[in-house]
Amino acid sequence: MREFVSGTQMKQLDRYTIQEIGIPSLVLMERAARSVYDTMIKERLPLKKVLVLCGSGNNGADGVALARMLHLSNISVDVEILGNPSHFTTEMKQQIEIAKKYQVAFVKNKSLSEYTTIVDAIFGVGLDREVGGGYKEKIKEINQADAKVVAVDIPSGIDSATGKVLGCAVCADWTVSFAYEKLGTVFYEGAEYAGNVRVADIGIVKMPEICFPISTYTFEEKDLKEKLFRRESGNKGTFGKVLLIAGNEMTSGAALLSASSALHTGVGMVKVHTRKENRAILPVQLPEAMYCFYGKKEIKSEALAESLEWADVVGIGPGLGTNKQAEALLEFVLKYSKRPLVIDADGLNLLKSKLDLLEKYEYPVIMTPHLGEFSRLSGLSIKDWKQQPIELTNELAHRYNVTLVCKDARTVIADGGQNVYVNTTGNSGMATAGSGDVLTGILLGLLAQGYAPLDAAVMGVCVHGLAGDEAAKEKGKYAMVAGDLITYTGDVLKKRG
Ligand SMILES: NC(=O)C1=CN([C@@H]2O[C@H](COP(=O)(O)OP(=O)(O)OC[C@H]3O[C@@H](n4cnc5c(N)ncnc54)[C@H](O)[C@@H]3O)[C@@H](O)[C@H]2O)[C@@H](O)CC1
Ligand SMILES: [K+]
Repeated sequence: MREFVSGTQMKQLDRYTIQEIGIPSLVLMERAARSVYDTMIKERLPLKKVLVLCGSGNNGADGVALARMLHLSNISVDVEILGNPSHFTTEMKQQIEIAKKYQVAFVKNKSLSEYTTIVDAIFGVGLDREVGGGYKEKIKEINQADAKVVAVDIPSGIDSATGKVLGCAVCADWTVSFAYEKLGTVFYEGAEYAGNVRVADIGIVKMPEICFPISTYTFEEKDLKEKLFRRESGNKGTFGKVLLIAGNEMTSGAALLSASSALHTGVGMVKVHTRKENRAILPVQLPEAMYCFYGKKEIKSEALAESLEWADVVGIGPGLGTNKQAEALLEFVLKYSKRPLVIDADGLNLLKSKLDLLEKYEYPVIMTPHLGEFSRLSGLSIKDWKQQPIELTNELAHRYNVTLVCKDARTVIADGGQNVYVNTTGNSGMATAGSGDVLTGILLGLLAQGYAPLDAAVMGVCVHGLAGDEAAKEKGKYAMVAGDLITYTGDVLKKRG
């Protein structure tokens, strides 16, 4: 698992390392600059003529130290300082003094066309407002230059907690981040601006639990290998029974995708409770599932109660619709189910009037809202979420005592506890109809096989994204459809299981 921090958290760790542990700031800076230098050499960046652009803070000071190292290695390098000298940090003044003694060249406003590599050391985690004026002009120039661009710690202009572009930002080929990758290059747009990200250990202490109320991780492929477990002696009973309440008269596809995806995740049995209109199609398309059909004016409560008793986990929502009948189904489940529950799509849209029942529900719940659904559930705007994705996801999860899978290009998963997860698998090809239905099926499949709700959620979202990545490799991001995610879910589990 990789851990991420915001700029504020990083500053706390810097401060702790310097003040409490006693490693001098300049020592950390020397290591930071060295790690950028090493990356430039290792990645064979074109070092015929390098320009290091520095701001007035310690990101700029890293830049000056780096320029000195390049200069001492006989690489032709110029330094341009953009910041106001009256704002220089102590370290920046020291670095300039040292560099001058080594005859490092300081330049002003030279054309960028003569440089083969440009180093962006303008702003690091100290960026705290929109970029404007001369900085903005210079960043635009960098982005238009032909040179390769290396960002020090984070591309200048990217908000280190949210990935938002503050006015404008440097578009880098490489970003060398110190100690931890910053959330700003995990979330979009920052993820696109950062290019390849390398994290360098510069000796900052790794004890965020001391400093932070929330720690943020990503669950990755190698974690999946460790977590996945399938007992050879198992049978279809032990691999779990899923009851899926999904699909209205015109939306059998959503039920099909979820049910099929649960089966492809290794679950023992799936029963679908759906509308009569789907009788002709669903059993033909998915004979492996069992079915219970209800008519227009009923929910078949007796059969439903039996199925709720039979199942190990229950899913409700995909393609369910939001009419009175769908509402009655959700109400019935919330009142009478005694199993872990996954609520998705229309289930979430109906939830607003059933929050009292949700609060009384005594079993684990996973909810999978996209940002629109999150907004309706929380009363907050999508813009609010984008400003504080980690905190707001965790707060809502805490408020309803559920595991929340908040779906976006970077899905955030939280259960109101100390650890929040940001998913880093997947791609834009997954923004296609039915992709969420597949995720619901995967989550149900994992839950039914006995994984704890938060584990099932982080594993499921990771698997879903990896399946998307395999689909993109084979079919391309334009052509891939939700059904492909099911096929590749099998491949992902086969390779990592
Ligand atoms: N000893 C340390 O504290 C270490 C710091 N390191 C580096 O230091 C960086 C953080 O340094 P700082 O905290 O000095 O911050 P930065 O160097 O990121 O930037 C802060 C400076 O930029 C100004 N500024 C912020 N937003 C602006 C805007 N939109 N327009 C114009 N000016 C703006 C601030 O007023 C301040 O002068 C890290 O990203 C990392 O690169 C590393 O060397 C590791 C050790
Ligand atoms: K930078």
